[in-house]
Amino acid sequence: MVSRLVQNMKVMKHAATFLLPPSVVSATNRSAQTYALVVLNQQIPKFTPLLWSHAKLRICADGGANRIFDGVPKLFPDQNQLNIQHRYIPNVIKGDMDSIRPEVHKFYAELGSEIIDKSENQDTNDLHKCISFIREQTPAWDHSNLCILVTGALGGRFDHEAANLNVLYVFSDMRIVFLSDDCQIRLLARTHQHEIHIQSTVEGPHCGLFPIGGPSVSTTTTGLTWDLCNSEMRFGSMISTSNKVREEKVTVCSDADLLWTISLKTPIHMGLTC
Ligand SMILES: Nc1ncnc2c1ncn2[C@@H]1O[C@H](COP(=O)(O)OP(=O)(O)OP(=O)(O)O)[C@@H](O)[C@H]1O
Ligand SMILES: Cc1ncc(C[n+]2csc(CCO)c2C)c(N)n1
Repeated sequence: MVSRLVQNMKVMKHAATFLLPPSVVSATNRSAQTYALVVLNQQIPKFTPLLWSHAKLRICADGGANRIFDGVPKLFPDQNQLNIQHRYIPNVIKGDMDSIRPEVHKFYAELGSEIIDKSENQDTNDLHKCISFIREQTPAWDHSNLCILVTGALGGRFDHEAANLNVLYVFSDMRIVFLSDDCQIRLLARTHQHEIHIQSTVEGPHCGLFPIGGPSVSTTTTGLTWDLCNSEMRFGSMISTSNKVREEKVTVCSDADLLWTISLKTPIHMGLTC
C-alpha cells in the first residue's frame, strides 16, 4: 500500500537557478519559473540585486522597504546613490506599517509603489501578509511555476524566525525559498517526491534535512554523503545536519514535511551592474 502511494506521488523539481545570472539561465533555457521577491526587515544578502533582476513582482514587508532603500546603494558604492534608489522601486509595500520610516514611505509612494496597510490584523506577521497578497494577486499564474524568494527571514529575533518558518508550513503548497548570504531553506512537502538539482557553482556542499512540524517515520534520500534509508527523524532523536551533497541530483521522499537547507558559496556574483 505504501509503495503504491509512493509510486503515485508526483515529483517536484527544485533548482536554485535564481542564483545564476539571467544571461546564463536564458542561454540554457533552464528556468520555467516565475519569481516573486519578498524583502523582510533584516540585512539583505549581497546578491539581492540578482534576485531582484529575476523577479516579476517585488514586495517589501513593512520595514523591508528600509532595507532596500538603505542597503542596495551600499552594494554599489562607486555609483550615484540616488540613481540606485530610483532603480530599485518595489511594486508593493505591505504590512502593519510600524517599521517603515516616513521618508522611505514617502519616497516609494511618490515613485508608484502600492502601499497596503494591514495594521488592523495583529494575528499574522508581515511575511504572511505578503505571501497572502501574492497568492490572491496571481490566480492567473500557474502556482506550480511560481517561486517566492524571501530575504531576511533568518538571523535576528528568534520569535520572528519561528514565525517565518511557520509561514512555510501555512503555505506548504507554494514554493517559498528563504535566502541569506550563507544558506537557503525550503520546505519539502510530504505530498510529493522531491528532486533537487544542485547548482554546484553557487550552492553546497553542506546541507541539512529535518522535520520540525512533526516526526518522520520514514525518509529516504539519494545523492547525499549520509543518505537516509527508510529512516526515522525527529527532534530529540536523529535529524540530518552537517550532511553533504554528493551528486548533482538529490532525491527526497518522506512521510513528513521536511526542511531542506543547503549552504551558499560566496561570493555569489550579483549578476548585474545597475
Ligand atoms: N529580527 C528579525 N528576525 C527575523 N525576521 C525578522 C526580524 N525582524 C523582522 N523580520 C521579518 O521582517 C518582517 C517585517 O518586519 P518589521 O520589522 O517591518 O515589522 P514587525 O512589526 O517587527 O514584524 P511583524 O509586524 O511581522 O511582527 C517580519 O514580519 C519578519 O518576517
Ligand atoms: C496567540 C497570539 N500570540 C501573539 C500574538 C501577537 N501577534 C502575532 S502576529 C502579530 C502581528 C505582528 O505584526 C502579533 C501582534 C497574537 N495575535 N496571538
